[in-house]
Amino acid sequence: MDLNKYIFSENGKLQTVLRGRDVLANPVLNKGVAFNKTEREELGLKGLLPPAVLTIEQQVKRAYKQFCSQQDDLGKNVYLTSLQDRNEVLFYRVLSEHLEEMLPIIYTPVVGTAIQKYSHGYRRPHGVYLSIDEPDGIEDAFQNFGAKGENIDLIVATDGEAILGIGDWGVGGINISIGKLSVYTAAGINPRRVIPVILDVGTNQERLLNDPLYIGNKHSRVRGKRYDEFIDRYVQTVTKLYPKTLLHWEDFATGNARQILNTYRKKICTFNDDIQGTGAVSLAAVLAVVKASKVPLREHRVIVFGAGTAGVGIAEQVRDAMVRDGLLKDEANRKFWCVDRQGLLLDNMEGLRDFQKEFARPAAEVNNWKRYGDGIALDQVVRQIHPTILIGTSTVGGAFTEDIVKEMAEHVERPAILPLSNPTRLSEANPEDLIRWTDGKALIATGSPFGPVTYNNTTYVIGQSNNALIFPGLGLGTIVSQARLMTDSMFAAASEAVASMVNITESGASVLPKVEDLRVVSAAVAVRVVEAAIDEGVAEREPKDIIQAVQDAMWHPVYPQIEAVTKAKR
Ligand SMILES: NC(=O)c1ccc[n+]([C@@H]2O[C@H](COP(=O)([O-])OP(=O)(O)OC[C@H]3O[C@@H](n4cnc5c(N)ncnc54)[C@H](O)[C@@H]3O)[C@@H](O)[C@H]2O)c1
Ligand SMILES: O=C(O)C[C@H](O)C(=O)O
Ligand SMILES: [Mg+2]
Repeated sequence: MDLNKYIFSENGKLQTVLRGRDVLANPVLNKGVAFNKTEREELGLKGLLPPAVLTIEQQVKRAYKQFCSQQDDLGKNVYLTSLQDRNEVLFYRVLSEHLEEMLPIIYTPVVGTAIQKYSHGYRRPHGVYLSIDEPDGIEDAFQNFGAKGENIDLIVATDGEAILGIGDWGVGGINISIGKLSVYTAAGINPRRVIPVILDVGTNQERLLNDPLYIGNKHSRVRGKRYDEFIDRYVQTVTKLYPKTLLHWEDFATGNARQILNTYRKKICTFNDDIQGTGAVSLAAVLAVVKASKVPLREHRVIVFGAGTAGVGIAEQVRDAMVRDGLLKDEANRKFWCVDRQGLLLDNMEGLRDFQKEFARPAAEVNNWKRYGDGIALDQVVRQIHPTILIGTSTVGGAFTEDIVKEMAEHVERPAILPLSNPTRLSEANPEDLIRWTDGKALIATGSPFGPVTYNNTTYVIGQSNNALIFPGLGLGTIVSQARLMTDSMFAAASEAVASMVNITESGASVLPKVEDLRVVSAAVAVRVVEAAIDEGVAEREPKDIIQAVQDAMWHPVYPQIEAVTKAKR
């Protein structure tokens, strides 16, 4: 995509100096057989397209049929990716009209499979590939991408080390940056104003290093000073080239995720989706649980199983909400029990990570608890504390067993169970089992999408507690307010906005809005985020009519009129 070759004119038309096959080869300009007679004439397309002119609605029908005729989910992913690379507007139109069905294909869970097969399935590049072996090439790479400074609002970057729960996939990680950006656009972010990035620092996966077809850097992951310098070089370059851009970090391994966030969160407009986006969507689910269970937030007892990036990110935001609900920070910390590989985290354990420490329980408190090995396992913690909320961010599929769930359900009216690990096979439990084991009492939200469950004549809609419900609205609100920083209160506002869109009174209702309502949810989130940014004094732009400003900023998948010009005016 070369943005120097076409520009938006003030009245929303696209103008281009390209002609003929170059137009058809450009996914931003290409409308395929929807180019009308005049455009075909002016853009030099005569004879390059079959004669009939179809409407976008007809193209959507055809594309959907082609999508359905694919053999399997990966085939569907490949089909949609090719469509995205061929005709961007059509791709987003098809996606927006079939969001429930297609989101799991371009995003979680199927994006995970596409990432694993990236080098073998590779067809064409998409985004910006930065190599740690060429740190001097970062600026050139963005220059070659061709976007002008004021034209970029958002960059999603990953180093591919902790993709979903499937680990290190090196250069294939670019597909999570692309997938997240597709979700942003399905929600209303302009796809021409974003860049997906892979920071290729190597991989520690032997399978990739020994694969002759692997197309990433073929060496182990670079760590330490060189890694930090590379990240800093990236940040310095993008903030210089695109001074107003929001930097989104995705799927970094725990240590790097935290360190990067701590280094930059107070300096630039940035956030870590796995820590903060996940925390915010989970808090939204928890706020709905509070309503449904009628147990005040500060009285909940929360187990976090898997105290890594996402798990502790969730604990932090739910804890902060408890503080807003009247508890002191220390009191609120005591409402959490974090269980990791070594069992329940205790304050006398060696090797706790800095961010885990405030949630570690006093060792004295568990002196009389049964231990079956060195540590205190999840089932024992459940037995001892009678949790009201059980969150899974462990990547251990099936970890919430029948025994554990039944034990939990015995002591609380509405056990809230959130198996959040992705993709689907890593979910700590299956909603159908949870409903059966708890006789329909469980309040459930999962990380990957699950269909509704019918049990005893009630249909239970399973909410998807995935940061996808949060980051697009957060991004939109941040862009609309041109926030200098992303503050904690912007995330809290986002959670409250999502929670306010849930009607939990009906039996079987989901604790989160439906993913098909992504656009509506994101607009509502964006409005609250703009308000929070203004209240915090970080907004560079303070629109009078925030609702309208958000609407005006939202992109729609409709073909723009394209004008052939001889020279781009700028
Ligand atoms: N639903 C969402 O929006 C969302 C968001 C972020 C992450 N996630 C999912 O959460 C999972 C974790 O992601 P992360 O980025 O936090 O990874 P992470 O590696 O930072 O955290 C996982 C934690 O689980 C622990 N763990 C592993 N095996 C365990 C075991 N047997 N018992 C107890 N603890 C164990 C690890 O030691 C680690 O601390 C992934 O599957 C990811 O897809 C979901
Ligand atoms: O990507 C997702 O589906 C959510 C989350 O960011 C994850 O890493 O699992
Ligand atoms: Mg992630």
